[in-house]
Amino acid sequence: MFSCFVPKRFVSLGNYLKRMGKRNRNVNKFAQRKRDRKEQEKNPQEKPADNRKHYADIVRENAAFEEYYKAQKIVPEEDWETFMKALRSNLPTAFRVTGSKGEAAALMKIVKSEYFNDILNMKIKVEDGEEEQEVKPVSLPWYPGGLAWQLSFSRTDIRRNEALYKLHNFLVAETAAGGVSRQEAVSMIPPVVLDVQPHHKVLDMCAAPGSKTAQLIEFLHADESKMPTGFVIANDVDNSRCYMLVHQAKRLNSPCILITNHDSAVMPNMTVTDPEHPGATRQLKFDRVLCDVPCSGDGTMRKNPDIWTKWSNGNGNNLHGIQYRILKRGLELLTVGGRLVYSTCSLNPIENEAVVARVLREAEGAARLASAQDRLPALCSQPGMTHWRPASKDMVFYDSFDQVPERWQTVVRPQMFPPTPDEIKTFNLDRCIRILPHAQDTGAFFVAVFEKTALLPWEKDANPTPVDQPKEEKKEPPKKRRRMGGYREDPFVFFSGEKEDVFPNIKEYYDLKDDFDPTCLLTRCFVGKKKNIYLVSPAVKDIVQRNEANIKIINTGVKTFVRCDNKNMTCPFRLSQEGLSSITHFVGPARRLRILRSDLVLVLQNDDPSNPPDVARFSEHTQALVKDFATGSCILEYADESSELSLTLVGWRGVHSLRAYTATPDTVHYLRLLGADYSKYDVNKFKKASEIAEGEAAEPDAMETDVPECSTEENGGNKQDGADIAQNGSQDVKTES
Ligand SMILES: C[S@@+](CC[C@H](N)C(=O)[O-])C[C@H]1O[C@@H](n2cnc3c(N)ncnc32)[C@H](O)[C@@H]1O
Repeated sequence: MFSCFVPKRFVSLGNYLKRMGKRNRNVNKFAQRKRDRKEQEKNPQEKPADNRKHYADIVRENAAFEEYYKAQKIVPEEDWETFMKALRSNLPTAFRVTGSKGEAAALMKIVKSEYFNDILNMKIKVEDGEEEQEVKPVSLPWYPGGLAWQLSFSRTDIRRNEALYKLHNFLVAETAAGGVSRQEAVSMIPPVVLDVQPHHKVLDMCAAPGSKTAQLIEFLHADESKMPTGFVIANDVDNSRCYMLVHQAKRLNSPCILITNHDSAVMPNMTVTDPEHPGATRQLKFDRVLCDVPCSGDGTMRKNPDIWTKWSNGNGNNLHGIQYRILKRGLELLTVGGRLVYSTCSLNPIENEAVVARVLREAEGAARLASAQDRLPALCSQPGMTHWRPASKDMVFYDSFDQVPERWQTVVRPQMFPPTPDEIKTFNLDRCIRILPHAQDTGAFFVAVFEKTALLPWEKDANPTPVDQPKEEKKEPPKKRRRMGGYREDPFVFFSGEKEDVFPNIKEYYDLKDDFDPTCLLTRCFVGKKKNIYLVSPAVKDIVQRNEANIKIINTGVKTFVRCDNKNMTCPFRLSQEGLSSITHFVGPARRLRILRSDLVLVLQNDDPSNPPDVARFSEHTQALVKDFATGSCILEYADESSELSLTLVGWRGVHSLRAYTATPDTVHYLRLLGADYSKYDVNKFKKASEIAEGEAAEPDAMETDVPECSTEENGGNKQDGADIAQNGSQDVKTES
């Protein structure tokens, strides 16, 4: 029974069910299409109405779903209607504020004062309701640092309400700049309970699209003063979804992430250098493993209403096997003393407790459940179940395997049945948690936390104490990469050391400290001019070099230097904003400029690449700094004495000018943090649309404009490098050289 607060809207929506059914049945498709066309004309930037119409048309009912979960007693009987009402309503929007501590604190302050204050007493009409509702931002009490928030509106509500256009612009721009991550509230739970520390070796077995990977990386980088010694391997079986992880990794700028493409149920072993015996290797075991497994997803019905039309209990039965194999492999790869989180966005005990119980049974005490609730103060959840009833697709329920007819015995498996009374005592399934949608107005979710206390019964010690192991010479990376099942990625070619052709010049120009290890730099080609130079942490380098032949590595490394053959710069490489936070600690004073707030605002507000601000327009302080400062790429620094906010940007000292090398979303992000005017980027698309309708000429929407590519010789001529160059960065040197 819930002791938690149940949002009023679920209890008071008396005729909701009837209304939904009626509305959906009676919808006049021609009239609807006409309405959508009109709407589209009014809001040309909105996606075509097809999706919305499609979702609105879905009748959020499924009799089999109700029958199945009533039989499982997933919700106390008296809460059933409230549970169903919540499931039928759209999912509220949730987001986290991310980034460095100082930036996150500053952004949080701005969110509260500029956005939440505005909407606190606002009431708007939501898509699936008739009455107006309050917006009410709520801080998720269990999320560390108070950085996660939930609003009572769905994404669509926010996108379609003019009153919320500033908030919508904020979410879009800050998501692109990495200041905010939009993520379903319950999906934020697994990384929190996994308890990742900067020294941990972490494996995310089913990682795409990567919202939890992003959190893992954030926790890994909790100590901003140094590069973490740990790392995250983010894996997914789906090759195309791996590129979503590449995109996610790019936003996070971490040199400690490696993206791989394997079936995690048979994830290959990897070797690493043995830190205690540097000549030797050992099998890589992880301190933390996340198994956010593929599932039927019925916990996401509020966000993905089409699940209502497709749901069948057969899906859960079919997924149980792969979920079990992934969890089992995860436990094998976990070090003794390590922690593993198993999670699904499904309500079904066959995909949840039955998988957990099956593995506990086989582990014979070598793995145990820890409380998933302990680290989640004020999160309202149900304890894991100890009893459930497997069912075949024809909705016949069974209490024991001997009741299952032969034709269903390959689908309803003996291991899917609930634990025996003796097992119930030792398994502690009540330490798992199930989050139900009506408890805190979220999606539904399941989480189990495992601790490995000994080797698994079938596991041999992968790393026995070495007895005079022969010294192994470090292997050269293979010249040509082996192809695995159609897998083809550019090679990872590491710098050989201080003498690597381009390095002495880079080291001298950027005044790099001696403790910078050039062998952590790499390119993605064997021959030809080096274009982009990437940086990885020493631990990631070791994994790539030792396992490249056996592991499908999709991506690693953060872009740190970019070729820029400019006659005003004595080094052919400029800095890249992506790699700046990793390299900045090593760059000496010769390429750093600590400028004043007003000067930083001046460079950021300049959106004419052919006319960067002349040095004469800067403060005397900055003019004195740049007087004898060599032209070319540099770091612009700013620190606010009164807060923890410090900003580090890639800049360019031109012959007569100074400018920043930032993409538009980053520019908006920094201007916002500096409290400066960014109104030209904060377009009210509703107003603009009506101006267009009235025939007025409208400027392009700065917020949505693609970042221009860097194509001039002066800027390095790297087409593929457009992402970190924008209005502030493009053609400065052209006008000056
Ligand atoms: C629930 S989603 C993961 C969501 C992700 N953890 C996040 O937070 O963004 C499940 C993922 O598992 C992947 N997957 C399915 N079967 C897999 C397998 N055998 N091995 C690895 N990944 C698998 C799917 O491609 C899908 O991306």
